[in-house]
Amino acid sequence: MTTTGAADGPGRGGRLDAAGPPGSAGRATPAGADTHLPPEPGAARRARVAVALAARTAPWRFALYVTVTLLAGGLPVLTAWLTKLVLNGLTGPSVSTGAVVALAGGLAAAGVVAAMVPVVARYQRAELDRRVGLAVRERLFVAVDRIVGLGPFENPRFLDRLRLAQQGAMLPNEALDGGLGVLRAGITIASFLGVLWVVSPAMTVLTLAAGVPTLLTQLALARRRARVFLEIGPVERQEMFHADLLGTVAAAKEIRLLAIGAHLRDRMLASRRTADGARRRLDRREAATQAGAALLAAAVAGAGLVWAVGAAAQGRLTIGDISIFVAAVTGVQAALTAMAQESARTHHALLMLGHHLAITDADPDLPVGAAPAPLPALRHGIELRDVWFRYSDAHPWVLRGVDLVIPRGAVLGLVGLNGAGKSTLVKLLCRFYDPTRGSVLWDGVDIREVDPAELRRRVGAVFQDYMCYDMSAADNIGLGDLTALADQPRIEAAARRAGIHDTVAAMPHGYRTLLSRMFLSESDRAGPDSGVPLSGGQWQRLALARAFVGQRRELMILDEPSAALDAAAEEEIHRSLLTFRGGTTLLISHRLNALRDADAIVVLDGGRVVEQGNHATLLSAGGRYARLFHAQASGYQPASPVPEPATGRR
Ligand SMILES: Nc1ncnc2c1ncn2[C@@H]1O[C@H](COP(=O)(O)OP(=O)(O)OP(=O)(O)O)[C@@H](O)[C@H]1O
Repeated sequence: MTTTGAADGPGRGGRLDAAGPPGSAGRATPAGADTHLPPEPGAARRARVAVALAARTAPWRFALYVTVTLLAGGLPVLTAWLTKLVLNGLTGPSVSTGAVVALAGGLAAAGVVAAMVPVVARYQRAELDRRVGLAVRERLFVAVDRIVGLGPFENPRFLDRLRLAQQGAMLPNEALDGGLGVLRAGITIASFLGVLWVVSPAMTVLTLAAGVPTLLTQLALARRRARVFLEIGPVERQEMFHADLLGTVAAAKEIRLLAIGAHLRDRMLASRRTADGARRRLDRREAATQAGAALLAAAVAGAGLVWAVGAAAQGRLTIGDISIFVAAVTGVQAALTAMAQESARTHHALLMLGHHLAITDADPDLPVGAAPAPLPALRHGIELRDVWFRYSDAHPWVLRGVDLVIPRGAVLGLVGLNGAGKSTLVKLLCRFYDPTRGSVLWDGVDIREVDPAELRRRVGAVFQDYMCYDMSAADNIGLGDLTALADQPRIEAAARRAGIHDTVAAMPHGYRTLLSRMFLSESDRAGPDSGVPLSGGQWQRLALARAFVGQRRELMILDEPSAALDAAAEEEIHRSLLTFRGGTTLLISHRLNALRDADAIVVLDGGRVVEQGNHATLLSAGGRYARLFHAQASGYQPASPVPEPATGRR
């Protein structure tokens, strides 16, 4: 076991503190940087994606939906025209009864079609929603799964977008529906205007002139609505955050103990009030604008009606003309309003769809070559060579020129105070981030050149913040290697090694027991109380079992694997780790006693390797490790001799 680089003196590190590594001035770091988020795609691309998603996901249903919706645009005019013919037939001199009855039959048929169209359209839309919703979710989470590292997940802008994108599974259909609504209204307007032109060109112009301001104000309002929606998004997410806090079991203990429920509720309601206030101001503005537009439209319609009745009294218009005239004026006005509202909907949906596309179109967060280098079976060791790292240009350096080697087959202990950079080093070993400078080498191969998935198949890890899956015990272990999910002997072997087998076997459904009180598994239906929440230490053992179950793990990383374990369990786990079949282990622990049998111990301080050696040499060196060890050991010494119990006392 060797480590290198501890000779980097504080002098060198001190000189570089401010400037960073040599040659790094002005270098951008990938971690958490916004480079992963591309500029939002243009409206045309968003519209194309919306149409393509629906057309590709359910082509026939999409075609039927479009046809039925556009048909609905022509129906009001057809109905009005037939009504005019029937009325003229009844009041005019030269139309036969048979012809009038036939026209009435046509009118009735148009009525049936008009009644059926919304039903069919609604059904098709609902089915399209389901299918497109599924496709959109899949598309989004395939993109999320493609993210190689952790940077985007620690970037608030990315998280904001991800949340918005998740809420918008129906957005392509909303955009499509809005677009079709605009087309449908366009068809209605064009055909009514044609009809109106025949009756009165002057009225046609007037109706249109009165409708256009309505359209324009509605569009302006739509844009404003979309802007307000975006502005209040963060406030609404804060409200959701507080609402979630108030309802989760994890937070329930502290909220009750600290009596902060009312405080959090006030914060939640304050966010709600802020969002409501913005909406109220928007509603007021909309109401005022819409009232003005409605008054203008009513005035035009009223004037038109007066003119039409006068013209009919003079014999220039028939009763049928008046009926179609009235239908056309109100129809055009209604269609213009609908057009404005549908444009607003489309605009809003396309805007929100931009968040989805920003994620699905994003460049890789970490570069992965098209032809990755093969990852050889580990023969010599893993080396960090002059590794410098910071999470972004705005953050301080976390690792400052770390050189260390983890030889194959050795157990390397890593020690350091809080914030020394130990977990960050682990993230680099798993390639969740790339070093800002320097490299991580696997038998001399830079891990940036290999397939990250292959690297991660070879690395087992229990992180400080390991996961507790609300799944069965078997799933909690089997997720460590999907090939083990159905392999009970492997799962049990891993559980035994982590010292959790007896606990799991004694559970109501053994390994099938659901480790959650969040929902019921199939086997829990008969006894809804059988879901078993585990203790902290038991969860930690399960996490260890999950790391142990992988078959091809060549490097095992354990970041504080015994923090929640009792003393006996800790002893047992460490013995198990130290006999890890020919594997290579990086063991991080604040309990220095746990590391005394490691082949070597590296002390990290301020992002630098400041000491290395085995337990005995480090102790005799009397440096930082020795001071830490003695500080811990003194905690176990009695402060003063324990007095002998007095005899003869009751
Ligand atoms: N995602 C992040 N973005 C920015 N800074 C981070 C991030 N994660 C960690 N840090 C910072 O990096 C430094 C090192 O953190 P790290 O978790 O590596 O320390 P550690 O040695 O594992 O500490 P501990 O013993 O408390 O677990 C800390 O100052 C921390 O604030």
